[in-house]
Amino acid sequence: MKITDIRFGMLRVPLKTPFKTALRSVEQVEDVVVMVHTDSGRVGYGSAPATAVITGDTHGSIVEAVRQYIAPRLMGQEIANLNHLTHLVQGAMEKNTSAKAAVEIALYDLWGQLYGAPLYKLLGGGDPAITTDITISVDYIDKMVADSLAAVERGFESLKIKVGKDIGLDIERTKAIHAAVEGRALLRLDANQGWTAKQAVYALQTLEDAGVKLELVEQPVKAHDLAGLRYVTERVHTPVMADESVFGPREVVELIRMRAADIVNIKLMKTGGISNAVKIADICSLYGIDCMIGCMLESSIGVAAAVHLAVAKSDVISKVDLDGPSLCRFDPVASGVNFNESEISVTDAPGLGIRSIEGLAPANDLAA
Ligand SMILES: C[C@H](N)C(=O)N[C@@H](CCC(=O)O)C(=O)O
Ligand SMILES: [Mg+2]
Repeated sequence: MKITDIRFGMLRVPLKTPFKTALRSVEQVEDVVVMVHTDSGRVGYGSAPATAVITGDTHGSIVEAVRQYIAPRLMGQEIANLNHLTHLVQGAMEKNTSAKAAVEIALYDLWGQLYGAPLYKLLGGGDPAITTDITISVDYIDKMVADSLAAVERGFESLKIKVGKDIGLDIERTKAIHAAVEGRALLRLDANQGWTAKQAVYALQTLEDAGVKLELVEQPVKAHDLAGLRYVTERVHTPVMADESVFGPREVVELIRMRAADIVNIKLMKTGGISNAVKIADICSLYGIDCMIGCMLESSIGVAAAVHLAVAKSDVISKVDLDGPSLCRFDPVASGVNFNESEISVTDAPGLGIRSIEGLAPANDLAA
C-alpha cells in the first residue's frame, strides 16, 4: 500500500457552551483534516486544531507544513514501513507538532487498515473501554458550580476545573465546586500557566488546609518555568502534572531529571503524533511516572487516535482527559470509537475505523 496523495479538509463543530481557559476562549472546534490517499484506494484520516497559544500552530501553518515539508517526503512510500514513515515526518522540520500529529494519525490509521486490525491492538492491545473526565470552563463561581453539578448528573465522575485567572477567585471557585460535588466527583485543577510558583503554593496549601482534596493540579506555572514547577511540586501534597511544559520525549527526560512534576499529560498535538507519545509513555513507565492522556479542543478524529493509545498503554496512562467530543453539540465523525459522555469504547474496525465525516469543507483557502 503506497502513498499517492495528501489532501486537506476543514471540520467545524459548535460547542455546547464556550470553552474558557486562562489562555483562551473558543466557541467551536475547528480542525484541519488530513487525508492520506494510497494506491489501494484506502484513505487514512488525521486531524489537528490550531492551538496557537499552546503549540504555536495555526490552520495555515498546519496546511503549509504538511504541503511543503512533510508530504513531499511521503509520496510513494510504503505504509508497511511505519517506523521509517514516522522518522520522515518527525525529521521533516522543527516544531510544527500539530501538523506532524495530523499526518502521523492518518499513517497509523492506514497501518491498521493494512493489517485489518484496530490501532490499539497493533499498539499492544488492552481493554477497549476507558472513562474520561470533563472540563468545567473558568467562569463566574455560580456558573461553574452549576456546570459541575450538571456534569455530575451526566455521569462524569471526574471534573477538570479550569482556573488560573485570579488567585483569590480561583480558591473560592474550587471551594464552592468541592462543597457542591463532594463525594460524587474527583476534582482536577488546570491553571493553564496562570499562576506564579508562589501563588500556586499559596492556593494549593490554602485548599489543602481547608480540606479540599484535589486529585491533581495541572500546569500551575508558565510552560518554560520548570524550576517554578519543581518549586510547587516540592511544597504541596497535591500531585502536580506538567502539560504545556512538556511536548516531546526530550522535555519529559528533563522533567524527570529535575523531579519537576509528579505526572505528565501526553497530548498528540504536543508530541507530534503517536510515535513520540509511545516513547513518552515508555519513558514514564520506566521511571514510575504516572501519565494522563489529554487532548486539545478538537474533533473526534484526533481524539480517537488518543483513545487507541490510551487503551494500549493503560498500564502507565491512568488518567484520561479526552472530552473534546463530549464538549461538542454533536459528533460529525462516524468511527470505530464510540464517545458516550464519560464512557468511551472502541470497536474492532481496522485502524481508526472512520466511515464518514459529515460537513467536511474544502481547506484550499488556508495556504497558498
Ligand atoms: C479539552 C481538554 N480537556 C483541555 O482542557 N485541553 C487543554 C486545553 C486545550 C485548548 O485550549 O484547546 C489543556 O490545557 O489541558
Ligand atoms: Mg492542561
